[in-house]
Amino acid sequence: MTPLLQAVGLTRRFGAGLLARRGGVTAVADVNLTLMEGEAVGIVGESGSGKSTLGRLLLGLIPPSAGEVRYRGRPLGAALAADRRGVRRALQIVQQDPTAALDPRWDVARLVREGLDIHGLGTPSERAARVAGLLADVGLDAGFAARRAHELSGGQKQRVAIARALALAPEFLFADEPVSALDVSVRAQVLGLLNRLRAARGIGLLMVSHDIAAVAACCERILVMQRGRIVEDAPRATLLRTPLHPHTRALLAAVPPPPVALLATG
Ligand SMILES: Nc1ncnc2c1ncn2[C@@H]1O[C@H](COP(=O)(O)OP(=O)(O)OP(=O)(O)O)[C@@H](O)[C@H]1O
Repeated sequence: MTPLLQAVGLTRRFGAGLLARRGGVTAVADVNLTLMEGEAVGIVGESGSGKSTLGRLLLGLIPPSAGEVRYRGRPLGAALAADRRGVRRALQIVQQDPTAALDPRWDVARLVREGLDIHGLGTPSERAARVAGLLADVGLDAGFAARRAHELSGGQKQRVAIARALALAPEFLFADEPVSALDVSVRAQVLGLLNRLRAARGIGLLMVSHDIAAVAACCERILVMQRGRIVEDAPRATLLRTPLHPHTRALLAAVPPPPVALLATG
């Protein structure tokens, strides 16, 4: 395995100008991190600890204030400048709220196909076949292709969002709280689906959640963030059995079942 993404002294501050004089906010503070090809890594931490900002930095959606992101060993900025489309295809995002992420006026086929259209991949009939295959992969039957996003349940919308992200055969998915906007009854199904599909395709995953159980179900390695820093980075079993940092212990203490029981879901 080779490193896919690396953070080197990665720092992001918000609130330059006026706010800066009052300190501003350092959302991500001097983070060093290596994500290997095909690795599934979870980030947990309380609200405002910098999880989403770290993911957005790794995808190049926002620039760092200091430090850098490397994609396959090369500065991400340089990789984007050389091949913006290729890198954008490789690094995809699944957002928390599928309703906001999907245009309600479009039908499902167009939503899933959009990336293929933008990137000019395949003939129209090849794109249609690819969309049909992706819908089957995410457990939606062919009849869904003609439905509009606003006619779908939250879980169905997130399945469409996953199909959309997979359409471009990415190398890496940043899933930002992918199930927290969904009904509790469908969360496990959508997480299982995301995990199965990404593992079968060898896609790297960085999944943010405030719910350690969700992260433990999908990720073999877990990072704990507090105030912009990674305070613990360990294999799932180690982190759940023998958490070292007090903040990790506090997060685990807030989980209803005994933390080690979470291993059974992984
Ligand atoms: N665009 C922005 N402008 C100003 N401050 C921001 C912006 N984005 C994030 N922040 C601040 O950066 C800090 C980290 O936010 P971030 O959303 O990364 O945390 P998080 O751990 O993902 O939180 P949550 O679980 O609530 O989404 C917070 O203090 C937040 O208010």
